[in-house]
Amino acid sequence: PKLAAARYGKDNIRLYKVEKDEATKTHTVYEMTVCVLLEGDIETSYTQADNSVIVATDSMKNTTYIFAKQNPVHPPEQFASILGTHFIEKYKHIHTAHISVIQHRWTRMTIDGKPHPHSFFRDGQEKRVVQADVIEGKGIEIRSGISDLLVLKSTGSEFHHFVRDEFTTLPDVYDRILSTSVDAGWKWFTFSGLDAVKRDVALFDETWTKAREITFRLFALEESPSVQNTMYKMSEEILAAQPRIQTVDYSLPNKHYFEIDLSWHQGLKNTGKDAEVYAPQSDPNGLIKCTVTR
Ligand SMILES: O=c1[nH]c(=O)c2nn[nH]c2[nH]1
Repeated sequence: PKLAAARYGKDNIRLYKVEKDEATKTHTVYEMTVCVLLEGDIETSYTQADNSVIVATDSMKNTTYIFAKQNPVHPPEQFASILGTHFIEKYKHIHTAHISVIQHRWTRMTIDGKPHPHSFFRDGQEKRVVQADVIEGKGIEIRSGISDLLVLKSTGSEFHHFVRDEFTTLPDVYDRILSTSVDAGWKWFTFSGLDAVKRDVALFDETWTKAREITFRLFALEESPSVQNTMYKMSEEILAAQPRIQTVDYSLPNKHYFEIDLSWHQGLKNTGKDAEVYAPQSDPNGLIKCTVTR
């Protein structure tokens, strides 16, 4: 037998960082979960119990905190690139660093109509996610994204004229609830290295904001004929908004809400156009995926 692939590191490195503006006494906080996975000339640690090639995962955790202290942690694309570049530069036998950053939301409170200098709340489980692969001799491949953004519309969604055969019971519907939890991502053209990422640092927040706005806007405004078509249109708009993006991907669960027929109770109308009370379904769910490229 031989080792076909190997990467190792520390997952679920949770870190928080506060930036204090001395002049305005305003704090900005960031909270994230980092995963570091390294690849390189590490085969003998698996095959020969040769630990001399192992950078301990504990050391990776230490390094992550030190670099968070010594560098900006926002945007996550830049922090992931800084961290990954360190690992392949510091250790000559390490050739690829896979860095994942999941940024959690701390939204500033507004108190008496004013943004509060140091108070925040978790407005949803939505995350901003980044995967940066720093590859020696190649550059930095970055996928930015949004995950766990739960949305629902109470109308403006249809689904009809699909395959109807001896396996089909689903009726055509012209007015349905649409709910999904958005996992969206956009892959950048490869950056030549850390300097290139730093040069373009402003693009990351700008593109995340645009991608999030496009997702909300099309979700709300489209008379959606299917999840498939709406997610494709979102992808097209994100590609059009940022020429530095190579591909866009969406993975959308269709979180179903079933009508409840109450007609057995005194003829109560609660289906079709009279439907108001529904049963939200935790499972099964549709799952619609796409990747769109130039
Ligand atoms: O938008 C939808 N796409 C589908 O493929 C599907 N299948 N059942 N319901 C569906 N809704």
